[in-house]
Amino acid sequence: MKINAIARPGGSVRAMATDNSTSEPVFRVENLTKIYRTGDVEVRALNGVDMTLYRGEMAVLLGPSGSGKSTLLNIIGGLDQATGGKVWFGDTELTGCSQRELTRYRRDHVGFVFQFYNLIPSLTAWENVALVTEVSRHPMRPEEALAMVGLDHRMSHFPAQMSGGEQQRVAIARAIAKRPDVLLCDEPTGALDSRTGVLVLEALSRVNAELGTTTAIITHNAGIRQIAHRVFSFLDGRMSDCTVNETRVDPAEVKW
Ligand SMILES: Nc1ncnc2c1ncn2[C@@H]1O[C@H](COP(=O)(O)OP(=O)(O)OP(=O)(O)O)[C@@H](O)[C@H]1O
Repeated sequence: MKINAIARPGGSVRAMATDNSTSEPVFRVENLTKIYRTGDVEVRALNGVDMTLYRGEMAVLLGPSGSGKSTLLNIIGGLDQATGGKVWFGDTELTGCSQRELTRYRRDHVGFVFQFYNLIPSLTAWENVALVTEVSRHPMRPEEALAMVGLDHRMSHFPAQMSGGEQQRVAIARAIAKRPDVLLCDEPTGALDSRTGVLVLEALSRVNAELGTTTAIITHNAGIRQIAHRVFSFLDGRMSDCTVNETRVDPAEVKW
């Protein structure tokens, strides 16, 4: 798969600076199941999911509340363990890894972005990012990561001095500063209005296009589907549909 154009509604199409989506699998998920047990109560969160994510692609995951999207992201991100089935990251079978191996996998390969930014209030934007770069193997400089998300002019600001969208972009800078292979985003615009959320989507698109970071975004905003290479829909713990966007919409045009 190689999709090189990004379309604006109304027909104009502009080429993205770089589009690194490839046909090389980065994640392979086979018959994945997850059952949560609380006392006598069993919840089947994933009920036999098969999917492949390709290196460099941007995927959007849609589906009603409780359909299993976060559970899937947590398992491929090494935060949670499957009940059954297999997940490979490249040649590594994550479902066969120990907790210690999963910790190393997360540290070296995965960036996470959540709905709430989890920044440290007493540290500046630069310092929040530097916390990660100090313990990473091949990090970018904090100012480089902040520039990628358009915040080079806010490096000395504290979280309380920034808008929600700016704080989320600091969280993205923190996630990408270690140059992860994959960026897993669970409702990254969930707490933001569309004007602010668009800036967050632009930052994610730029990281995907320029660094080639495989990016998966869970969202409830169906409009966001248009920025993806592929859209996965979930229902009742299964992947119910997968569509390819032949043309992609510029994040600036997305509204909700
Ligand atoms: N730690 C847990 N313990 C028990 N049940 C859980 C746990 N985490 C998730 N579940 C249940 O698993 C099912 C799938 O949850 P999941 O969070 O993956 O769905 P989701 O599609 O991401 O939903 P949302 O869009 O609301 O975040 C739900 O029924 C949920 O209540």
